[in-house]
Amino acid sequence: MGQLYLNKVVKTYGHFEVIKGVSLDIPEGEFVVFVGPSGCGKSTLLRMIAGLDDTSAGDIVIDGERVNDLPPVKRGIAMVFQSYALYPHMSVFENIAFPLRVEKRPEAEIRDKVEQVARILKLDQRLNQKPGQLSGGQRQRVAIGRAIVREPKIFLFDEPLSNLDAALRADMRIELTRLHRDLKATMIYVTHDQVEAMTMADRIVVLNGGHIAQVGMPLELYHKPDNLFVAGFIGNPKMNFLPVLCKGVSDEGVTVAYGEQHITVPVRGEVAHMGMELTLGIRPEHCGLGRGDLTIHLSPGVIERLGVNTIAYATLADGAAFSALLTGSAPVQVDQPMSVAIAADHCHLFDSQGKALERMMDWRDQILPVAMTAAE
Ligand SMILES: Nc1ncnc2c1ncn2[C@@H]1O[C@H](COP(=O)(O)OP(=O)(O)OP(=O)(O)O)[C@@H](O)[C@H]1O
Repeated sequence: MGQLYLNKVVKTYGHFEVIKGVSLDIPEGEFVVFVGPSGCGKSTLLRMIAGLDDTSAGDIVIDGERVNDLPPVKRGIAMVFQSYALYPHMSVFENIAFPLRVEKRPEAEIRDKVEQVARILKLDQRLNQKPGQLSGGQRQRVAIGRAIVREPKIFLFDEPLSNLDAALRADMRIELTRLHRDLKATMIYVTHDQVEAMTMADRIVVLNGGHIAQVGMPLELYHKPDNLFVAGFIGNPKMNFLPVLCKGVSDEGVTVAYGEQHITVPVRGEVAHMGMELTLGIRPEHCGLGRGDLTIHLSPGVIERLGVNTIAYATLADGAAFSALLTGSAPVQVDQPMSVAIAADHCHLFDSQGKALERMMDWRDQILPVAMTAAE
């Protein structure tokens, strides 16, 4: 069990509404990640599910039971924090055993469970050590062990990897994904790190200002963002946005003008009309040095060379920021004019409200390589 349903959940602090009516259905066994910029309400929403913060309006339902008025210990959840929250004077064994001791479980059962969890988390050689003798990653594994041992219906993680260095974070991401696969438990994970969101989630919930901006599978959000906010938030470097003017709508898509150039983007144009101001979205990784349907001239002010690719950052003539991510060690130089080309298939269009015009191609088909003239 471990099904969670949020129905129009609201949180207010005085007159300040932090969570503005969030509804969400999380089936049993799903790994859901809440992402969003600082202050969007991710931690607040998680703490409301845990029962650490009360809920101002709406319903929190776990396995069919409304739990708004239940204290945290009665909700069948376990939470893992960024700070580990371990007892420094207790051994690893006793830290993991702690919830079972509180429940006064028999000694033999406690020993069995702690040893089983320690094996899963590769802590079996460390059971007699104190947290101070462990690395950050090992301490976080102890905190996760203490959550697992309770066999909760739902695991809640609040930025659990933020205190770890980049290499350890990458290892722990893989471990957590494996743990989820083994336990088949419902997990809700808060992070501001979109790499964690993209790599671990079955579904991502993007929050913006206390609202859900979009819910979807990681590649669904990448290929089919519903709005400018999600388009700009998912993807690194972030999507480029250029102001364009609608020149016509046809079966092939919506034709827009960027300066003297025209490009027909394969999106449905029901809401578009001649003369309408739109925003063209271009991912940096969809820029190439060859020929394409649209050419952007730029003079990069900064170039990052990462070996596997090269990122050029520029300010365009109209003042807009633009970045291009080129494969390999591209022959581009700071302050040297260059041109990048983009295929229409890869472009996105947004209306003046920031809503995406629906792309004609199913996002699942875009996971396969698309014939791309710009990269030829
Ligand atoms: N106890 C409180 N009293 C008043 N306002 C609060 C309180 N707790 C949080 N807030 C406000 O609620 C909003 C959401 O906070 P929350 O911590 O949920 O954001 P977050 O998305 O988790 O951000 P971060 O990534 O920085 O942790 C913020 O504007 C914050 O200032």
